[in-house]
Amino acid sequence: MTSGRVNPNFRLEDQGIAGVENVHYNLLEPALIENALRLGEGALGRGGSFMVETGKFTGRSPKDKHVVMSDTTRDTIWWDNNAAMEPEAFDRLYDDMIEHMKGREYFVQDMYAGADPIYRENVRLVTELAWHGLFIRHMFRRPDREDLDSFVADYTVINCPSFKADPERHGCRSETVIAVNFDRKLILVGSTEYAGENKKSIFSMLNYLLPEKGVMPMHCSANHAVGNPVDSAIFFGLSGTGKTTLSADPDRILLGDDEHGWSERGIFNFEGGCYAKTINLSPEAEPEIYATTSKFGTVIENMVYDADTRKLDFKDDSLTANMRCAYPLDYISNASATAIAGHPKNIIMLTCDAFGVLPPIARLTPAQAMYHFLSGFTSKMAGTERGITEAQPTFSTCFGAPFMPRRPEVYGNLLRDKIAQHGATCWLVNTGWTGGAYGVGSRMPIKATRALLTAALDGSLSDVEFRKDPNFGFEVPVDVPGVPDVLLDPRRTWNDTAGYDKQAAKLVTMFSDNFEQYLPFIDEDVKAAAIG
Ligand SMILES: Nc1ncnc2c1ncn2[C@@H]1O[C@H](COP(=O)(O)OP(=O)(O)O)[C@@H](O)[C@H]1O
Ligand SMILES: C=C(OP(=O)(O)O)C(=O)O
Ligand SMILES: [Mn+2]
Repeated sequence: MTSGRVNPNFRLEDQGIAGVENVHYNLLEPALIENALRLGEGALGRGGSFMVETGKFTGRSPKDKHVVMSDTTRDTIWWDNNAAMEPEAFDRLYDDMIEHMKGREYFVQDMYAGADPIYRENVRLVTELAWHGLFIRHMFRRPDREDLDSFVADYTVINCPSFKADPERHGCRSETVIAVNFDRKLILVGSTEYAGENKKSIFSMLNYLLPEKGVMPMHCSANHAVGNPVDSAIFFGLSGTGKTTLSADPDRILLGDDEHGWSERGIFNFEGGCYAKTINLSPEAEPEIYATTSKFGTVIENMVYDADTRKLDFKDDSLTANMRCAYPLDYISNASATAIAGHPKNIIMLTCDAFGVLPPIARLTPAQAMYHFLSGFTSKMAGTERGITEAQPTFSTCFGAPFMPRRPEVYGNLLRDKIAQHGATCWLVNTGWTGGAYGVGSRMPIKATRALLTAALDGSLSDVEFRKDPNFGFEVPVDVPGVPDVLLDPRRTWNDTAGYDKQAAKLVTMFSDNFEQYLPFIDEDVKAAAIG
């Protein structure tokens, strides 16, 4: 039996996926929720939100992600960072997954990935869970209903949590698998219910395809000035550094919270919704995001709630620290309808420094920006990846290594050229620790980070006095209205200044050791910006 709205010429059968018992095409939110309730996938929450638990997997499984190695990808994929899978193993995985799907029920959503019609890809997501369908409708961009009648997918994702991979037969690492095949234009996901794999697998696909079209794909959030889409800003950052939180700024228009492209036309969101962390989410610090947790259809993942009142407990991280909510962009009152804006005037690189060494904001020269982009220093935050239980310092190149199929310099060179061409001002912002390292100091107050960003984005920060940081050579403001002076100088925030100097020296060494791998590929000015 089929239900919903489908292009009659592009059913699953037309893609060679036959024998699935019940297929629901492009159901809208109410029907997806009805189905999810019927299948016992979760519970209704306040305001008609939908609350689910994802079981064992509450974050990404980057080690289980594979790319198929073929003549197309052999010389273009960065294999040190992407686990290879043989084409034959992928074919077996596909055949076994299709066999597994026979006689079952699946939900299909046909969506666009990319707000710019020139660069978007048509993606079909086939999911076993009705609530994954709901998530996908929030996260990607929805074609008009009548356009579904002619929709043909460029790429197809099949997400089947009940399918367990066999490492021997399928050439993967465990029962859990995320396998990307650029020749067959297929992505297969098995044995994880974490919804984020759906969106990040499409992101990885775009990160491979777009550089060939001259578009820089970026792990960043974005917003622009009210009434002035030409004055846009992007915020690079690995998971947990503040992309979602800081881009939702009451005084600016939100483009998106996670994935954007930068073409010759400007920037555009890949997605149509946001996926925010809800741990300690407060109506005071993040009113707009908080409000989405009681709106119709918002997907609430892995949160503890009162069975009677359905009140969410934002403090209870007993299921995971990576608890989340997913909602469409228009649930944020000042979101852009087009999700397109001009070339970024400001580029912010968010880092969550668990050592408490980096200042809350620093201005970077273009060469320093390249240096920090390739380095991607930050911390992996608790719960965001399997096995990460506390903040763990890491160098994640391009502020998103797990999603980068190509070599870092491919993205680095695109960014360098675009900065040179459009003259963006670059900033490094530490949203991590202040007053000591993780375990001693505290997380940077959001209020201070927001005040600094406001000053950077409205241009007023350009007028203040700057000092040169002795460890990293970038410029740090000395006095910013609304921010305690002491916070601007991390050395002064530590009780033990000798301890600070020692930790700073250690971090400088970590940076230069890590950067050695890039020295053969980079320009002289970036080499000069490199420390050591
Ligand atoms: N100074 C700060 N800046 C940004 N986020 C902060 C700060 N201090 C604490 N946080 C918290 O850190 C988390 C940032 O997560 P999020 O914005 O979802 O990151 P990302 O989107 O980059 O994965 C949120 O839970 C936020 O409340
Ligand atoms: C969805 C994710 O993105 P982020 O944490 O950057 O919001 C993720 O890393 O799983
Ligand atoms: Mn985010």
